[in-house]
Amino acid sequence: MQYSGFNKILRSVFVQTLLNKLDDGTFSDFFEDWKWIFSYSRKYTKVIICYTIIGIISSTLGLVSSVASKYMIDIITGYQFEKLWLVAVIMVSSMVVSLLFTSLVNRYSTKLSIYVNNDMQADIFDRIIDADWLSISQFENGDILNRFNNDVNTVASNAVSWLPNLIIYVYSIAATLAVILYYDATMALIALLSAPILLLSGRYLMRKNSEYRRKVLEVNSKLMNYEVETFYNFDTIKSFGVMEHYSKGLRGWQERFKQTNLAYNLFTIKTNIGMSVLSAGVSFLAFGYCLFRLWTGDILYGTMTLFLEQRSKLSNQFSNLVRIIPGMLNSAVSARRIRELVELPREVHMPEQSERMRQAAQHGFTVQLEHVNFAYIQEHRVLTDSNFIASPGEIVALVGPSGEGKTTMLRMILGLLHPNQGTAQLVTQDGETVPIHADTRRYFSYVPQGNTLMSGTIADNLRVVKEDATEEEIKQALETACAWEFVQKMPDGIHSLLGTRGRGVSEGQAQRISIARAVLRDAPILLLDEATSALDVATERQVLRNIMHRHPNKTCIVTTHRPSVLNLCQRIYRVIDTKVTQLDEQASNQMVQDF
Ligand SMILES: Nc1ncnc2c1ncn2[C@@H]1O[C@H](COP(=O)(O)OP(=O)(O)OP(=O)(O)O)[C@@H](O)[C@H]1O
Repeated sequence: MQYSGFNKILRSVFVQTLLNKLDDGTFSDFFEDWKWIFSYSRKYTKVIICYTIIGIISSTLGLVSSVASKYMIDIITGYQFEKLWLVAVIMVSSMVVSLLFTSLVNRYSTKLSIYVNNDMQADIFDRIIDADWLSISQFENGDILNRFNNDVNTVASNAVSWLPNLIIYVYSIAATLAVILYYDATMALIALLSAPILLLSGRYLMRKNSEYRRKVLEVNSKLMNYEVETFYNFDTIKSFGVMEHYSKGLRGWQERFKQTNLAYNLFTIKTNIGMSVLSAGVSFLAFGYCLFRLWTGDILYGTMTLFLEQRSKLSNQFSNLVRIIPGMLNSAVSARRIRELVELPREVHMPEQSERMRQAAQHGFTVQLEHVNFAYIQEHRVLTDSNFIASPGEIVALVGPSGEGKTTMLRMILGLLHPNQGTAQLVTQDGETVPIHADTRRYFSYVPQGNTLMSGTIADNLRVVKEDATEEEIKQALETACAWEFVQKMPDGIHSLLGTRGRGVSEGQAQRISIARAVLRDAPILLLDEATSALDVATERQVLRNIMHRHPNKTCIVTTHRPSVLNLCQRIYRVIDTKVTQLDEQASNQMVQDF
């Protein structure tokens, strides 16, 4: 009894060790990735089944045609002409139908991969846009672009066709083997000789392939990011005259890309050579065996032709099977890279509060931060025990040296970042408090630092925040932002075309169009992050006065390095040494003088 218990434990330990040895995570990771891919292709199940059936029929017809040709040879060599026509008709018609079906499979797989590509991209796009700000900002733009395009393309081109192809190839191999087995069991055994070697080397090859592929994609992402950044900063590069530096940089990345790609290519070549040698060895053995059987008179010419044809077919089907394996592995690597984006934490939505909040929005909101601590990176505090309040009808300023945390405060007010400790909330006129989150962002208009215009007309740029805005509404917003004067002088007025990042207007004009866009949104809270830095003092003050005069309920929060705005503000907060301190009147006046 005791012995049997011990034996059981020993056996289970042994089985577990064996399983661990067999799978170091390579297979389970692979299955996880493919499970994810199937979640996309699932809705095309019917088409996939149809595709598989067509493939199987086409392969069967190919086989029928081969068997028919065996009989044809036997008939001719045996001079039995009476069945010749029947066999010829079977042979030709099965070949034609098989060709037709192969073309159908090709058409289907292309269509499906486009559907899946579009589906996946649209879904990933929505996920990226809804991802938690801090998490997604860890990824470089070029890397996101590479995953979004190349990786999705790799997955989509295999997602739908892989399983049917696998079924079709395995079926074809099994059917071919069955035909061979029917005529000669030893021949079938010879054809199967390479299988154990392939199975044994499978895990190693899978892991290596995934490693190489991942490296290639990572370097490709870096290269892409370099290109994106270079084109984005075209003006800076040109004005510093550092084209050569960037040109050299590009070549450096290309060199790394070349090396990783070539290393991968070498691995692929070695694997192919190994497979081909194995397949050639089996082929020679089969050929020798056929000749021997023919010589001993056990088989006729027709059977020998059938064997040799099936052997070469088997080897083709085997290489087809082997060829879909890298595609399948590469898809798993790409799927993992896409999942890293898709599975990023998403923003927190609280839609149930929407209606109540919409009603409260008419009276404006107070923005309130209490005892807030925040760090982007642990142990590297940006805000400590910070308090802040801004109410409807007020302009409140955040000032302080560069890099002390003003933009971080705005990100927290917008709900892009969340306090590690403390609270960030909106307070309604009735005193109800609502924690700031992704959905409260609809009550904000934000003008970030830098040029945020996009290519399109001025009207297009404004309508980003209000699709159905009339020309009159656009004009009013431009007037409030002191932009109408120059826009109306442009040849096409609000329909004037701007290039990428607002090319075609000056920095100050671009800032005013951005402010007009924020005004058009007509949200109860307006955040201006150095948004008037390129304006002259008179225009800057006029813009702020217009906003507060035309929208008296607005809560306006500005960050600034300039004194001109400060004496329009009801309150000034200084951000310094991770602390946010409200300045009293004397300190505020002193600050205006010190600027
Ligand atoms: N995405 C980020 N990840 C990590 N650290 C960040 C990130 N953004 C900002 N920081 C750090 O947070 C600190 C505050 O940055 P923030 O942009 O809020 O400063 P700021 O006061 O707005 O500066 P400026 O006046 O120059 O715009 C800086 O030390 C900066 O390095």
